[in-house]
Amino acid sequence: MATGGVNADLAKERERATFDSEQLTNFLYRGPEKVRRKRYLQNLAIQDPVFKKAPLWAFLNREQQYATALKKHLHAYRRIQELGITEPVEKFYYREAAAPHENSPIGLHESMFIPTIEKQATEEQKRKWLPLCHSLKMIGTYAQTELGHGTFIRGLETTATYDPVAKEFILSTPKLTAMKYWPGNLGKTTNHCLVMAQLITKGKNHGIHMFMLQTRDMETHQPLPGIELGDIGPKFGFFDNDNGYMILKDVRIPRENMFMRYYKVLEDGTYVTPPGDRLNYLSMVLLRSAITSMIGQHLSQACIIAIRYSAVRRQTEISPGGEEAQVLDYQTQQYKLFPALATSYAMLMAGRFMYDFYLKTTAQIEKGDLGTMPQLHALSAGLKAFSTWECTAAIEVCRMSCGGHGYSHASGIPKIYVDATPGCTYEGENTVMMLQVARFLMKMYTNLQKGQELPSFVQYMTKSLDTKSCMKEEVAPKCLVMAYEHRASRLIKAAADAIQAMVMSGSSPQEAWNKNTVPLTWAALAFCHMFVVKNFFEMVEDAKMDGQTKAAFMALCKLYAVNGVITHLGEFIQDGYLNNQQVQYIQKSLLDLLAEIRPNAVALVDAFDYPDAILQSCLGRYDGQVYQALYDFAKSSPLNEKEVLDSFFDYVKPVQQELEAMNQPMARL
Ligand SMILES: CCCCCCCC/C=C\CCCCCCCC(=O)SCCNC(=O)CCNC(=O)[C@H](O)C(C)(C)COP(=O)(O)OP(=O)(O)OC[C@H]1O[C@@H](n2cnc3c(N)ncnc32)[C@H](O)[C@@H]1OP(=O)(O)O
Ligand SMILES: Cc1cc2nc3c(=O)[nH]c(=O)nc-3n(C[C@H](O)[C@H](O)[C@H](O)COP(=O)(O)OP(=O)(O)OC[C@H]3O[C@@H](n4cnc5c(N)ncnc54)[C@H](O)[C@@H]3O)c2cc1C
Repeated sequence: MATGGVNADLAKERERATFDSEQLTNFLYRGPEKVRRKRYLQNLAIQDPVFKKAPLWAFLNREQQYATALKKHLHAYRRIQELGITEPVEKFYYREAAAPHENSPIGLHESMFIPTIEKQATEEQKRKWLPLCHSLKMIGTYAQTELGHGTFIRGLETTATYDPVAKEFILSTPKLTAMKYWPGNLGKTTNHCLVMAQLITKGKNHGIHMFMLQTRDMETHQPLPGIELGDIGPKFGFFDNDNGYMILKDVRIPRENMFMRYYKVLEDGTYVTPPGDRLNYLSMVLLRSAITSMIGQHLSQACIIAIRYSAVRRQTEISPGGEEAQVLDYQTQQYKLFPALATSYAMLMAGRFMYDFYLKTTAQIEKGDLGTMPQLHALSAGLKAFSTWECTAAIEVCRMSCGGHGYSHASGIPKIYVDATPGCTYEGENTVMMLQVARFLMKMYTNLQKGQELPSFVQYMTKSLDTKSCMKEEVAPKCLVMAYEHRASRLIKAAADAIQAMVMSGSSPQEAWNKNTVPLTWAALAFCHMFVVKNFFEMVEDAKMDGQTKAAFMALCKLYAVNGVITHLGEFIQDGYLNNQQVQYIQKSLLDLLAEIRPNAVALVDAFDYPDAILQSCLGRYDGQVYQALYDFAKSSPLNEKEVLDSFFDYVKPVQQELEAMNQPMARL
């Protein structure tokens, strides 16, 4: 254990902050009462001997990692019920502290399987399945992706053919590429799954629908007849999860196992059409809506680690013979870390908006009003893609900003990165999601041309593009937001014009679309970026906090906006919207903001309020005793258990002896 109190540099950082980090913590977690409750729940988990005694994941092999993850998450599941914790966010706090570095092997059971039953099953199905789910008799997952298709859902090859005589569906994966491949926890943990399959009845294919399939015996846990199951092997991250494969050979399930709240097959095989399209895509929309917050949290952890460490780390004397500087004092280090920090706050705010919007919209959908589904789809797909791209890139910047120690698992950042980056792929590959956003935007642009009213968040498209920026030396939030709106509108128009021009000269709409997907993704990205910037400003302006805290928060918000302009400068100046002088104002503002944020950097990461037990990072410790912690980590490496390893005698010695014999003068003759 590291000793010696709080590192002097870190203590000084906390003293010199211009605001009280607790104020920002209260804002982030929606009030002091909720912060107290969060800390209480986290402490309960941290003090629990089952979680405390568990070995550090980095020193375990994959089977041990899986077993540890299972043990911790099942204990947490039981404790959550015993403690009567019912609020999803409170469950999340408890689980996060209980198993901070173990991905849950029952995660999809809780985040997709149960919510899908709740939203897509009939009352009778819910009565039958939900109690079994809550007692973990049924443990399920979401089996959609196949070996041959993940993105193109309509192209999935698993079939569910209705047999009206037996009143059963026959589930089948008729060829190699049809096998389910990737679903989380399908390989070993679960005994049920929700299968997405092409529904065929009366000889007609009605497209993708959902079916409940039992995969394993509920007592022996053996796979059921006709079902071959397994783990897909080690991956880039998520080591402790058994993403699985599944082959189905004419497996029969009762008619009642089709999810029939919206879509129905009657006993005689008649297909009853649903009230709205794409309703069975809603489980994906739920997770997409939650990912922006989740990825913002991943990045916030990486920022805590990198910024605390940069305050403690000293390297290179600035003037000859002088003291070595804290690396956080280098402007270049600030330029790496402060935009990353601003990004994490921006995404937490975007995630807050997104999840609230999801709750509001799905409440309307539940009442049968499907009018806002296209907006929900576009925003959830866009923010999911934009936030995962931005945050994973920033996590990697945080890692490299820690120099060599960032490469060690002792830092905690590599693990954060490998668990965060599949967010760019799962729940809809990011480019594909951006193209869905583009599809929505092109539709809005066409509506605009027809003089129709647009939803509020795209109304800026109605403004003239024939304007110049209002940016002055004092870079004002209003002018920054307008610059983002202008860039998005211009890129949307450019993509739409290019498509229209091709269609006018004889191309089919599909061909014109396919020849413009790159500019379409530029437009979609600019739209999402604008949305995040605008939302960030609005949330900071509305935040109830004291003036100093708000000023510190606003500096971050401005930095996020200013840095985005500089990173994508070409798109902001291409049509002369910003002139040379204005660009210089923005560049100067960037440097001023780095200096303004510098004294508050540590307080801004303290505000995220992650206890050391969750971070599990030698570099990100609250007390800054990083060197002792790194030494302790090295000492605990299993490779150090024996002073001399067996492999020395097995491999080094024999080769040394052979080489020695070969190099004897006699041997060379
Ligand atoms: C606070 C924190 C809490 C955290 C809690 C979390 C717990 C964590 C636990 C663990 C973490 C790890 C978990 C990992 C989990 C991973 C799980 C999976 O990966 S499950 C597989 C996902 N697979 C995809 O997402 C496929 C992507 N593909 C698609 O979605 C579709 O194929 C798509 C959208 C690309 C195309 O769909 P088309 O072919 O049916 O549609 P088109 O022809 O393009 O469009 C037709 C119309 O449908 C609309 N549309 C498409 N999707 C829609 C939707 N979802 N909603 C509404 N409309 C939609 C479109 O906008 C379009 O509308 P118009 O015709 O233009 O009006
Ligand atoms: C950790 C992890 C967990 C997962 N968990 C689950 C799960 O629980 N359940 C489940 O069902 N699935 C799961 N998946 C699968 C995941 O949802 C898919 O991998 C994802 O949807 C992407 O599909 P794909 O693999 O077919 O990619 P592909 O579509 O093959 O992507 C390959 C490339 O092709 C491009 N591309 C594809 N189509 C288009 C297009 N129309 N236009 C332009 N470019 C295109 C993509 O942009 C990408 O660059 C998981 C995956 C991972 C990595």
